[in-house]
Amino acid sequence: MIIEIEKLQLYYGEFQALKNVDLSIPERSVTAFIGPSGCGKSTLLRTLNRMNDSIPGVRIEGTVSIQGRDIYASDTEVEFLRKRVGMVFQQPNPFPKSIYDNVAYGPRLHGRTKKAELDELVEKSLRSASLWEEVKDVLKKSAWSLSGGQQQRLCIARALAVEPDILLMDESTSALDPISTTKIEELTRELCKQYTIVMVTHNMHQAARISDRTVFFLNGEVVEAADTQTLFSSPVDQRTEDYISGRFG
Ligand SMILES: Nc1ncnc2c1ncn2[C@@H]1O[C@H](COP(=O)(O)OP(=O)(O)OP(=O)(O)O)[C@@H](O)[C@H]1O
Repeated sequence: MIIEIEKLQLYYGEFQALKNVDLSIPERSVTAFIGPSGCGKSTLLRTLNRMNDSIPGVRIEGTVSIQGRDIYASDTEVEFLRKRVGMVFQQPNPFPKSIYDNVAYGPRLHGRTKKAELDELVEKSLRSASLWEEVKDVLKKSAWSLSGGQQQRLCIARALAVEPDILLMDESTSALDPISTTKIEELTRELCKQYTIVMVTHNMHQAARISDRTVFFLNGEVVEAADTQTLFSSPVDQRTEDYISGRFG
């Protein structure tokens, strides 16, 4: 298991957003977090690269280990963690820079400056994000000249350029049209051959289509975690059954 979460509690001030979460996430697979709005999906996703750290009043108990290391231990460097664990958000958020400079941004930050090396990395990352063919002749153009779906694939390329092991996707298709969504879903299936992908989706059908494992949350708790086919065809918990059959949420 590449990610091991044990007895995780997360509080925003007085409010407990995650309750006693125990969860293991296997390597090179797609894990989807589903559940009604406000159940803690994004909060849990954000604990995996310590994105909650900067929110005032957040308190965390329990452990989150990635590749066997407790990421909340005092000797864990957040910069190192973020290199291992990339993230793609709901809204595509390319920097106001060229397509090339967006992808080269992370590697440059980590000290890679040789042009030939960067060229190679930019091409490789754009190819991995299924964007190379569309942009190879316009690399110097502003990232903002791309369509929303292309911008999101650019953000995936930017995340891949620092060569992470894990990619977190927080409702990364919910702002996109159906064709762009399908492209990113196909890309996700391709990427999980090499990366561990953890995604939040409010769309159960998307979880059923592309994830290997699904985790159902309710009120900050993990109700059920299972392989996707099992969870959708024969859930163990009545609350999972009610949710996937559309009785609430
Ligand atoms: N920065 C914050 N400060 C205080 N409370 C927060 C903060 N972020 C989230 N919460 C609360 O924590 C709970 C879980 O929120 P979270 O965003 O993780 O849910 P979610 O399942 O991802 O919801 P959605 O599907 O609507 O995005 C909610 O009750 C939310 O209001």
